[in-house]
Amino acid sequence: MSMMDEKARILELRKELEKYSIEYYVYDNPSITDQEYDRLMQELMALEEKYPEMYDATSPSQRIIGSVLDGFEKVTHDTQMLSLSNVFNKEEIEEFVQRISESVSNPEFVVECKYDGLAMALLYDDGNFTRAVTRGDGIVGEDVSNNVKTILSIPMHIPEMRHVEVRGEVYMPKASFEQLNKRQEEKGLAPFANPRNAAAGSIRQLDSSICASRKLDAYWYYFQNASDFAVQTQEEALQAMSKMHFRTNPLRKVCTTVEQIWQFIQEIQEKREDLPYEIDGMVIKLNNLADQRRLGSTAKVPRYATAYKFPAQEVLTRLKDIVITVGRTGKITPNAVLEPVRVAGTTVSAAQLHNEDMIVNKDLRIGDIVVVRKAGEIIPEVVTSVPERRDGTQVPYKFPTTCPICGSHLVRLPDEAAHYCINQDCPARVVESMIHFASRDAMNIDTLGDKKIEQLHEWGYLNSIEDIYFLDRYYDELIEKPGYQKKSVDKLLESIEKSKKQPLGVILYGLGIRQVGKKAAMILAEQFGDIDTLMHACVDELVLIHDIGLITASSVVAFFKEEKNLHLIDVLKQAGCNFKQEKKQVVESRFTNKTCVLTGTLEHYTRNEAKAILESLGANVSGSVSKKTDYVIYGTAAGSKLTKAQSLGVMTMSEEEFVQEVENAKE
Ligand SMILES: NC(=O)c1ccc[n+]([C@@H]2O[C@H](COP(=O)([O-])OP(=O)(O)OC[C@H]3O[C@@H](n4cnc5c(N)ncnc54)[C@H](O)[C@@H]3O)[C@@H](O)[C@H]2O)c1
Ligand SMILES: [Zn+2]
Repeated sequence: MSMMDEKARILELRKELEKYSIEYYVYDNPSITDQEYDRLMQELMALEEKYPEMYDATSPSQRIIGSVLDGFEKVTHDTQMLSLSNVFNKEEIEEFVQRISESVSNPEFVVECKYDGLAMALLYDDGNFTRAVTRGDGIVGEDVSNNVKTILSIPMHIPEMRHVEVRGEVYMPKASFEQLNKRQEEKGLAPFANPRNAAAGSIRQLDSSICASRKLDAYWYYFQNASDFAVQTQEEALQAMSKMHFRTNPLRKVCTTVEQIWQFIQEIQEKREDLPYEIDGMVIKLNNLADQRRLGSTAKVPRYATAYKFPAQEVLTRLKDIVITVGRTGKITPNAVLEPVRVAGTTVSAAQLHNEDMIVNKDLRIGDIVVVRKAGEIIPEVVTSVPERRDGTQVPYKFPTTCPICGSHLVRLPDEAAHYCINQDCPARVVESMIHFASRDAMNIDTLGDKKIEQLHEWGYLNSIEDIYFLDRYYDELIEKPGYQKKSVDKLLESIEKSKKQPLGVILYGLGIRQVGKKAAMILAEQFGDIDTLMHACVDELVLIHDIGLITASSVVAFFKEEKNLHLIDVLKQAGCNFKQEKKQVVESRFTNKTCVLTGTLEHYTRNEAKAILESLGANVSGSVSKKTDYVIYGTAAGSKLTKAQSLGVMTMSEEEFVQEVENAKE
């Protein structure tokens, strides 16, 4: 953004935030979430800091926006009722503590819950309740005494004759909120968006019997005229208020270090769901009241306290676009491009959408406001669209019918949700397969990263895996290329050369045979020892191997049937790739090179374990009994296989005997 654009943005943000504030405070009917509001406010504050000449005392960042409605008497507060600055992570808490430490030595803090309700001041004289006043715009509030009196935990008489003003939060307990919305529903009325708005709406009822029916409650956290009493800290103030019968929350802690503060925040955050009231964060306050007064406040917020806002688990943001990527197998993945947003502590700007069905089921349209959350706290996920937030410009997404890279028609197999580009020469697939081949888990050619492969492909040097091993032919050209020099090309070729030594299991994985992951590749390599033997194995032979299933076996066989793959292996061999691996050492035993059949129900091992053990002892495990069978090992309820073995004169062995043999072989 240019300077002019940024300045224009400041004006735009001020207007927007003002509008949202009125919806929120005056009408208790927000049209955006608090997170969205906070995000816009952060943006405004950052821009205002950059352009101090744009200062405006009426900016939403500088003033408390509240409401003073007709129908209630207006009351000017003795001292202004402030808002709080916000922090969103541990680093910002550290900065806050650091700033305080610059003017206060060894500061102590009280960490309290931040209730999601509305701020209220209570006034008492001669031991009697006199009035309750909302925060309003911080300077002038509304006298809502009649409604506040319906909150039963608020004392009408206190054991203190002097003038007392306490401040705190009126909120709607979760249980009251649920009851209220149930009643709304029964009456066919719209439900309240959240307890905060419901509480604020209740306090503003002109008929106090309505407020009474809403069952509000309150916590008191600020002793306004504490200096009239011998109270020196926030913690003492809370205790003094409690003695005067004001409801204070015992869920608080005096802390001296950032670590302690952070740990307490984590502790409460874990309990948050189970608390009977909503909290949207924690408030960190300097404990010493004299120090508080010394630090003072800005027009809007105190300098001695700040509010840590919990990271949202689910947030709203805009779906800017859907882009398609093509994987190594040709699989098409749609990806959401999101307006960057903070979710559970990190900024998210993209999420996988997996396939067409997902887009259709969630009714995602480009331009939509969508709900984003982090699945398992890690992977960002688009939960759903918010159709109410559409403005008519969003149209249903049309899944492409052709590959965005090579243009060939996409195929969707009957039982699969994914689309595939089945063009084996699709540049996207070729590049992805080279990236996989060179990756750390495969051939580990560390100087040949994703970006480099893409670039070398663009320049025409890499069009297939085999090209990697012939890059040296272009040495003279490469050292002249931008970003390359003699030294880096030497290094690149060196690590390519080194990769040739990788054992069979690694290169097998690198070749990207479908269904063959790292583990399966290693098992196959250990079993066969070299690629030629593996290449000639049939499905029946492969499924005998422990941990190799029918799907993997079929995929391996299919891979080695393709002319193109055989050619690739041939060229790689000529280039000097290893393709060998030491076979897994088998323990010599009476089963070595013998064919064994397992039958019946085993008790000591599972069938798979027994099979693996036999294999490790050098046996071939077969599924059927014939004259060639050497041993039939039987458990309980063995049937036809055992009878057949007996009739063929094949050696049989009970499970117990087998266990004994295994023990012997181990020694
Ligand atoms: N969704 C919207 O359209 C919209 C619009 C305007 C404001 N908002 C929300 O309201 C916030 C601004 O409201 P705000 O000015 O009341 O500030 P705030 O809610 O961020 O923090 C200040 C308030 O916290 C309350 N609080 C709760 N527990 C407290 C405790 N233990 N100690 C001290 N204070 C405590 C007090 O009422 C205090 O006034 C925004 O950050 C946003 O989340 C949303
Ligand atoms: Zn393609």
